[in-house]
Amino acid sequence: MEGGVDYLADERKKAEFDVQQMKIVWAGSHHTFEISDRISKLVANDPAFSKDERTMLPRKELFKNTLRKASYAWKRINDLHLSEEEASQLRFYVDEPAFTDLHWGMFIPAIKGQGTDEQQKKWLPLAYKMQIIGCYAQTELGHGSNVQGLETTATFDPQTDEFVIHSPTLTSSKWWPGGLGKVSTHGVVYARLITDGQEHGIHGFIVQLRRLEDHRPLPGIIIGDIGMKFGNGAYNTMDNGVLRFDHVRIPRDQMLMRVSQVTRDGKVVQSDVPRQLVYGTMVYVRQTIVQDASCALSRAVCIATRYSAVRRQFGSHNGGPETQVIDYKTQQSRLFPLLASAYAFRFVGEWLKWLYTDVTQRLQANDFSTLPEAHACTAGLKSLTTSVTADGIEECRKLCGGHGYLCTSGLPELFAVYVPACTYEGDNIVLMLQVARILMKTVSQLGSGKLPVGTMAYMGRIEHLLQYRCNVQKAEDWLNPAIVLEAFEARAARMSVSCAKKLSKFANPEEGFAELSADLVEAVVAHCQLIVVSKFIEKLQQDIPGKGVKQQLKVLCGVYYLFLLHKHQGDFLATSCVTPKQASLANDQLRVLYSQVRPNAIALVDAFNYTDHFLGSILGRYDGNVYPKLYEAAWKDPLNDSVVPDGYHQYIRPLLKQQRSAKL
Ligand SMILES: CCCCCCCCCCCCC/C=C/C(=O)SCCNC(=O)CCNC(=O)[C@H](O)C(C)(C)COP(=O)(O)OP(=O)(O)OC[C@H]1O[C@@H](n2cnc3c(N)ncnc32)[C@H](O)[C@@H]1OP(=O)(O)O
Ligand SMILES: Cc1cc2nc3c(=O)[nH]c(=O)nc-3n(C[C@H](O)[C@H](O)[C@H](O)COP(=O)(O)OP(=O)(O)OC[C@H]3O[C@@H](n4cnc5c(N)ncnc54)[C@H](O)[C@@H]3O)c2cc1C
Repeated sequence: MEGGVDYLADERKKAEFDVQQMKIVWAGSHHTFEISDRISKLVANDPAFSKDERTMLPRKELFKNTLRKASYAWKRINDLHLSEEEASQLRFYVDEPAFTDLHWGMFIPAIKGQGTDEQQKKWLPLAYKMQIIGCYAQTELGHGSNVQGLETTATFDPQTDEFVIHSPTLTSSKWWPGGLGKVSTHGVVYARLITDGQEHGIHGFIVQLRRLEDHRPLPGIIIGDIGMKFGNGAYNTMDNGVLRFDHVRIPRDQMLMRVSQVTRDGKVVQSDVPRQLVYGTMVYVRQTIVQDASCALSRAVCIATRYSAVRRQFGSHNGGPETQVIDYKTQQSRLFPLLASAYAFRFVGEWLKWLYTDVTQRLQANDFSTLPEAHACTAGLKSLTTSVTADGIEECRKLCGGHGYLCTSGLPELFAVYVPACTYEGDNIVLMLQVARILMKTVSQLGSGKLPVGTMAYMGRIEHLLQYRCNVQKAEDWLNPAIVLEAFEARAARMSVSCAKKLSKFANPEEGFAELSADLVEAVVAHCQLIVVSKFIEKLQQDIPGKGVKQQLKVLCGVYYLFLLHKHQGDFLATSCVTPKQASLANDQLRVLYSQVRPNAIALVDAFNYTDHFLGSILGRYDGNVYPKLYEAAWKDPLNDSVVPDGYHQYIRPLLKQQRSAKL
């Protein structure tokens, strides 16, 4: 806390668990807690990282300010000899989208994942020292989702041992890559490989874009920013770019050659790694996006929860204080499921990170068997968590009433920064349809003796799940994790089987898939919700120290799954997984759980350990001192620099004068 009165002190006293221990559970370990706590304070206490005026700056100033911060952050990282983990935490807590996100988050991983050992040895040291700055240039004006539809060409010229990179049409212009517009010196550019007049699909190429001496584009390259994006401040700190190539030549060894190689005489040789590894960087980033979802949602929930405890409306008795809005059951039924979702996404994100690490280790040992599982889980969970988070941030804004609409609440900018997560790294619907294909394939193979594995393993018990009857008889039965898991498994399995049955009636499976795609997406949602619920339940099976910590997590887990059950009652009833009576009992139990969350709500958001700097919200201040700070902030708006606004003499005065003379 920053000193002074703590207006939320009484709320904090109500907590029934050890908040410090919960902070460690949230962080993942003592080690990560220590790093994130130390680095977040380091950033918060450094005025060079202030965010106060970000939403008021014009684009050019905003962007220059981002460059300043990124360069200062890099200096701090080096001066303090920060480890890779600490450096990444520092960039996270600076909390300003910048070219560095793409450099560290996509350019380097693309070279690591798709480059040969030799290529990695050449390029990675330069990138690690930021002697070159890179972006990930895949999407084009005409195609984003359909990667196979990209038009940029990379034609091998055997005479010179080079590739010629070319943008044959307007729609082949690269469009969107972050960091490309004004900063990157290099890009991993995705293009159609052509050798000897033959096409060989999409591959990545390292292309230098700007001269290292004066930052001007290299010959044959047209490059710039694509323009303002949604919201004030927000993602406008990023230079998303446009790029065109006019027969730009690069040496042959700048094609990323882990998946396929082009020989000196122009032959394309496939390695024994699957072609899908060309998409590997996206799998990696989708996994990090699931973790980011819990950060963004927890941040919004922290703001809305603290403010809901400060804000009072109605209900005063005999001149006493009015009711805290957090005590309204409707407020709780909107807020607490989001709080529970933030925790749920944290744990599923932790698990997904483990899965990704495991897959990466297997890939290094040439075991590609778990790649489809990694693709399905990252695609599905990225879609589910980003959709819920984007909607959740907006719900938190509404939960804060009028003040939530002010930029000083932090929520409008958070929403604007966050909402493209539903689109980038794969449009959520497009990715869900990828998972749908895998689900349908799994169902179609059930009779073949091939047992489904990983998160699809429950399908292996299909006979049982199709006959399953839920045996909940009283509300508390819904606290039994085994009962809950079976109900979610049965719902997901039945929805998939129902789609598969309908699909089998189409003579042309592709036509059937297109026709049923909306139903398929619903089946995928059910499958992904099952994964999140099961990973939350698994987390509770671990040894979790600290007074009352596990109990609080049990309550939140219950809120998470019972809220889903309530919201998707239609699915559960239509698939006969629960009866109307059981659905009603679930809702009764949910209300009981809300009342158990209530005294712990403030402590549960304190456990995120966010500094006021990171939250960037007057409504979410740790000390709850909202009104004086809102009042103070209003006067800092540039519009209040003068009492009489610019434009008065030109526009207001003549108007008022005209009305006066009309009256006379
Ligand atoms: C305050 C908080 C702030 C938070 C801030 C967070 C910051 C985080 C940083 C984020 C920065 C954002 C930057 C954004 C970057 C980008 O957006 S980069 C561009 C991303 N583009 C996409 O994601 C494109 C999406 N499209 C695709 O991935 C593919 O085109 C497709 C939809 C998957 C289709 O591909 P296609 O080749 O046509 O294949 P199919 O025929 O459908 O499939 C063939 C087989 O391949 C399997 N498969 C597909 N993808 C993968 C994969 N990635 N990995 C493994 N396997 C894959 C697929 O299942 C098929 O398998 P089989 O059926 O067995 O053959
Ligand atoms: C902020 C931001 C940052 C980005 N950064 C990068 C970057 O660094 N590098 C990069 O290469 N790209 C980047 N992108 C591009 C991003 O990856 C693409 O925009 C994204 O993959 C979606 O593709 P699209 O724009 O082609 O959408 P479209 O596919 O055109 O989507 C339009 C609509 O069509 C629907 N649709 C499309 N295909 C299907 C289908 N088969 N079935 C049903 N519905 C369908 C979608 O659901 C959507 O509703 C960024 C985008 C944004 C917004």
